[in-house]
Order: sequence, then C-alpha cells, then structure tokens
Amino acid sequence: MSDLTADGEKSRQIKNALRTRLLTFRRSLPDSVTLAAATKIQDQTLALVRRTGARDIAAYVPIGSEPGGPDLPNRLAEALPPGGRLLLPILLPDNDLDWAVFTGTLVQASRGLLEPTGPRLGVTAIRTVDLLLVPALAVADDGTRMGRGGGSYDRALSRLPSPRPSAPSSPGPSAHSSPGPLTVALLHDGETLSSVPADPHDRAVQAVVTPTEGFSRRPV
Ligand SMILES: Nc1nc2c(c(=O)[nH]1)N(C=O)[C@@H](CNc1ccc(C(=O)N[C@@H](CCC(=O)O)C(=O)O)cc1)CN2
Ligand SMILES: Nc1ncnc2c1ncn2[C@@H]1O[C@H](COP(=O)(O)OP(=O)(O)OP(=O)(O)O)[C@@H](O)[C@H]1O
Repeated sequence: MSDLTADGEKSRQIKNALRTRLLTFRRSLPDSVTLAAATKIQDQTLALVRRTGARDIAAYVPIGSEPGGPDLPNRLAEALPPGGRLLLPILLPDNDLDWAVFTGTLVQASRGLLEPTGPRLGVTAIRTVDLLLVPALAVADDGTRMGRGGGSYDRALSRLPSPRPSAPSSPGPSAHSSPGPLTVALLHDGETLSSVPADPHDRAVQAVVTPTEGFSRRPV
C-alpha cells in the first residue's frame, strides 16, 4: 500500500469512528430536547433569513433527530419574501445532489429521506441561492464540516464560488460580501468541536446555528 493510500485509509477510519460517536450522541437525545432545539433553531434561522434579506434559500428536510425538525421547510417557505424560492435536495444514485423547488409536497425517498416533487433544476442550481442551510453531524472551529460520509455536500459546496475570508471583527451576516450563498450548518448543542479530521475534498461552512448559541461565524 502506498503512503498516500494508507493515509486515506487511516483518515477514513478516524472519520468513521467520530461519525459513529456523533450519531450515537444524536440518537441519545430525548424527544423533548430535539423538539425544543428545533423551535430554537427555526427561530434563529428565520431571524437570519430576515436579517440577510435572503430571497432564495436552499435547505434540507430534517429526518429523525436531525437539527431543525421535520417542519423546517414549511417554516422557511412561510418566511420567504414574495417571489422567493426554497430549494430542497434530491439524492442521486451516485450520492450527488440535484435540487427542486419546494411546492408544499414531499415524497418518501431512499434512506428515510423526504424529497420535493417539482422539476429538477440540476446540481448547480444552488449557485443561485442567497442562503444554503446544510445538514452536518459536527462543525469545527475552523468551519470544517463532518457529514454522513457520502460526500454529497462536499460536492455541492465545491460548486460554489470560493468565499472571501471574513475579517475577524466581522459583525455578522450583513457583512457577508462573498458572491456565493452564505453557507450555514444547523447543529445541536454539543456538536461544535474544536477540530474535526479534514481531507483535501472537505468543504468548510461559513457559519453554524445551534439552539443555545444561535448564529455563529466560522473563519471561511
Ligand atoms: N435530512 C437530510 N437530507 C439529506 C442529507 C442529510 O444528511 N440529511 N444528506 C447529506 O448528505 C443527503 C442524503 N444523504 C443521506 C445519507 C445517509 C442517510 C442515512 O444514513 N439514513 C439512515 C436513516 C437516518 C435516520 O432515520 O436518522 C439510514 O439509511 O438508515 C441519510 C441521508 C441529502 N439529503
Ligand atoms: N467533489 C467530490 N467528488 C466526488 N466524490 C467526492 C467529492 N468530495 C468527496 N467525495 C467522496 O465522498 C466520500 C465521503 O467523504 P467524507 O467522508 O468527507 O464525507 P462527508 O463530508 O462527511 O459527507 P457529506 O458531504 O455527504 O456530508 C469520499 O469517499 C470522497 O471521495
């Protein structure tokens, strides 16, 4: 085995061990905690939508104990300004993501997912949104994101223009000046970590929302 292959294998094992721990933590949360967290995350996210004036948003449909709760799409859709669109992901056979507008109807799909039924807009459709809300199992202080391991969001995020670094004194989302969408991961309390293992293909997020701390910038 070459050193590079060995490094890749080691990284995968370390990531898988952390992923298992994070999923176990999430499954251990009582319903009362995930319910209360969903309300707080929704409120914080809707405040972010208003503050940034986001018109087009891409989000996801939380399943199980994922942060945000199953009614996140409905709450976001209600908060959109006239003409605004909410895009939701469709998982493709190779784990890449297509996107469609949420029209109020969702259908059961593979892996316990609920997906939109509208026309498919293509994998690059998220380039056009103002705000991209992404699922994550954890996010590090430097913005590195740990996902479910399919590489779906690494691919989606890699299609966006590179964000300009934000100044350390950046006051908040209104100072966002990069051309692509503001990228924000929704997390439970306890899922912000000082560091997580990162591979070259990993794409960081610009901010996180947690129930207790609310919106918090990362240095990307
Ligand atoms: N809500 C949501 N939608 C998403 C993602 C996600 O993480 N969450 N994805 C992120 O890339 C993509 C789909 N990738 C996924 C990969 C694995 C599993 C999964 O392991 N499902 C479990 C059941 C989960 C549960 O009930 O909590 C399973 O198949 O057993 C789900 C989605 C696109 N849409
Ligand atoms: N741009 C890409 N194109 C094709 N495959 C990719 C890309 N980025 C990552 N992958 C593949 O996805 C797999 C999972 O990557 P990783 O363990 O970093 O997942 P993750 O970031 O936790 O998952 P996700 O992005 O779905 O939340 C890896 O095997 C990797 O090769």
